[in-house]
Order: sequence, then C-alpha cells, then structure tokens
Amino acid sequence: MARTQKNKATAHHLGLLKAKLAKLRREILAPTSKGGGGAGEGFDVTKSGDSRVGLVGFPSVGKSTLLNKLTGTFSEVASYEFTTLTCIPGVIKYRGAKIQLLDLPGIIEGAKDGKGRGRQVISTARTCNCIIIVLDAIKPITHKRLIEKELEGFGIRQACFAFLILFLFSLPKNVSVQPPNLTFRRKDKGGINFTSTVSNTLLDLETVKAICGEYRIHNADVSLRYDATADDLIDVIEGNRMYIPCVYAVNKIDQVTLEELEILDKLPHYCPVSAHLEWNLDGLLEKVWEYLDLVRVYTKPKAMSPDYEDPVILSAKKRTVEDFCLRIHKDMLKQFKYALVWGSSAKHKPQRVGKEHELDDEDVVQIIKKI
Ligand SMILES: Nc1nc2c(ncn2[C@@H]2O[C@H](COP(=O)(O)OP(=O)(O)OP(=O)(O)O)[C@@H](O)[C@H]2O)c(=O)[nH]1
Ligand SMILES: [K+]
Ligand SMILES: [Mg+2]
Repeated sequence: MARTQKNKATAHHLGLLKAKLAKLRREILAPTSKGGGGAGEGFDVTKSGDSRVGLVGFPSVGKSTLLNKLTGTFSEVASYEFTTLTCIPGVIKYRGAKIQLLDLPGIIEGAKDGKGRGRQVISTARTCNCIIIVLDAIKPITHKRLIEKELEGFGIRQACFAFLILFLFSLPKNVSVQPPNLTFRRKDKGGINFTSTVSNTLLDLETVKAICGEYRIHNADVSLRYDATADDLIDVIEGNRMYIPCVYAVNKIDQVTLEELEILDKLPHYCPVSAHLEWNLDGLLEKVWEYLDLVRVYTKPKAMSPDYEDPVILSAKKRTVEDFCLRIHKDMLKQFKYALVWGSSAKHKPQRVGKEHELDDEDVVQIIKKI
C-alpha cells in the first residue's frame, strides 16, 4: 500500500487492500479454537465502580508508575521492559465517583506472538470507558513514526498494532467520539447503490464495490452524509468497531526541555505528565473525567439536605430521572409519582418532573413516591 500511488485509478485497489487487512486483523484477534491463552478474552478482572479506564502503551513508558500514583495500589515498577505481565486494577475516587483504573502489560510483545497478552490487552481495553494511551516524552516522535510504519506494514505485529489504532486510536479530531455518519444496508438484489449528500472526495462507486466485494456483499445501499474514507466504510461493514475516547498521557516530562513541553502541551488530546514526580496528575484526571462524560446527581431525602458526599453517577448519554431511579433500586420506578429537581436542568427551584426528564451534572433530586 505504501508503494501504491494514491490517485483515482488506484483508490479501489487500496480500498480492497484495506478491507483485506481489516479481515486479517479480525482473525488475529478472534479467539482461537485451539484454546490455550484464554480463548482471546480479556484479563479476568471484575468490573467495579462507576467507570473503567485502561492504561495502554509501549513497555516501560510508566503505566505502572501512573497506576501506583493515581490509585495507591501497588503494581511493580522497574526499568526493564515487560515488568507487568497481567492486569492490575486500582480505584480512583474522583469528584464522588469511583473510577476503576487498569494497569496493563506493554502491548508490543503480546501483539508480536499474535495471541495471548496482546490480544488480552486489546480485549480488556475494549471493556473500558476511556483509555489512557501512555507515551514516553523522550521518544514521542519515534513512537509516532513507529505507529505510522506499523499501519503501512504487513507483519502480524504491525497488523495487530494497526488494529489498536483502528479500534481505539483513530478517533475523530473533535472530542465527542461518534461512529461514522454513514448508512450501510444490505439487500437481496439491485447491486451496489452508492449515494452521497455531500461532495465526497475519498470514495467512489468502484472503491465501494471493491470493498463490498471483499466481504462477498453484492447488493447494498451505501449512503454518506460526510466525506467518508474507505476505513470508515470498512468499520461500518465489520460492525464490531468500538469508539472509545482516549487521552494521550505523555509521561516523563521531567526529562524534556521547556520548549519540547510547550509543543506537547498544544497537541489535541495530549496531557503531559510526570508520574514519577507527580506532575500534572490532576490535569490528567480532569481530562479523563471530561472524556468519560459523566453526570453527578445528588439525592435529597425528604426534609433533609442533599447528600453531597455520595452522588449517583450516570453517563451523559443515559441521564433521565428513570436512569437515576434504576440506579438506586430496581423497584423504585413502581413507586415513582414524580420527582423534584434543583439545578441547571430545572426551570424552577425546584421543578416537578416526570421520569423522562434529563438531568444535568450536579442536579439535586428528590423522588416523591405514590402513597
Ligand atoms: N524520569 C521518569 N521516569 C519514570 C517516570 N515514570 C516512570 N518512570 C520510570 O520508567 C521505568 C518504567 O516504569 P514502569 O512504571 O515500570 O513502566 P510500565 O509502562 O509499567 O512498563 P511495563 O510494565 O514493563 O510495560 C521505571 O524505571 C520508572 O521508574 C517519570 O515520570 N519520569
Ligand atoms: K517497566
Ligand atoms: Mg508495568
């Protein structure tokens, strides 16, 4: 692919190769029938708390040091690579929420053998609500080049790494992570029908046909509502893509110059830290909190003041009064009459609302039950 000139004439050829790569990546990561290596599942660590965050990165970038400093849990730290060989969980108490933080093995080795840990790391990463990709500030440029090279290469290690990038790292430039705005519908006959509501420069009918052909799909409607890439189409066809927000924590900034630090600080989604010297760990937590997109709701028992110590944590995508009730008790809705809400989602102080009402961060809620 690196050797192929990129132009209209080769676009469908490149699209085809991309689809082939996507299929190979999926095979590498699919559980092996032979067993051994835990059937490709993640590490056996029980989910706990309100949200889960994973530490992913090359060996010895300081993932374990970060876990230790952020959670007070012990995970072995050493100057040699592959110190951590399993998944070590810790808990961060932040703004009343309990966030489970997972320390994971460095990703190159596991990826290299094509089974075992590399796959386990990825499987575990897929269970996270946010991923902290830890980079070493001394070699961010080499790492970045490595990633680019991996993407273009063909080896198992490369393919595995590219998978990570596709699944976890290739995020839209904006913070809100959205799946591609593209409709793909299979049908029984009529061939491949390709429409676009915007002028598209990256995909044409030939390329779409080539990609679909790779999946043995000969009849489908594909419609774009933005300038989609071949990778976006492949993501939608594969259908198993996850969109997990990630923060790039550039660690060991105690080793770089102020000039270098200023550049790192400007890059989108980057957060410079020194785990060892505990520099900017607050900044990292703040960023992770922002990307987790959580809502804190305080309960107010009748005739008492709100409980500000122990908020109910909801996802910003599921934050109705109903979601709130379900979180407190599964039978709560049966007795629900209405709720009183104080805070930015309320028009009055308090506002009387039904269970469809959407709550905002730091709202206070009192549930009024049927008598
Ligand atoms: N200078 C400096 N060194 C650090 C920092 N954080 C970690 N280190 C050192 O980097 C080395 C690797 O740290 P680890 O925490 O073991 O790294 P890891 O990513 O968990 O490594 P693996 O588990 O082997 O993948 C150790 O020698 C740490 O003391 C930092 O902020 N600054
Ligand atoms: K290490
Ligand atoms: Mg480690």
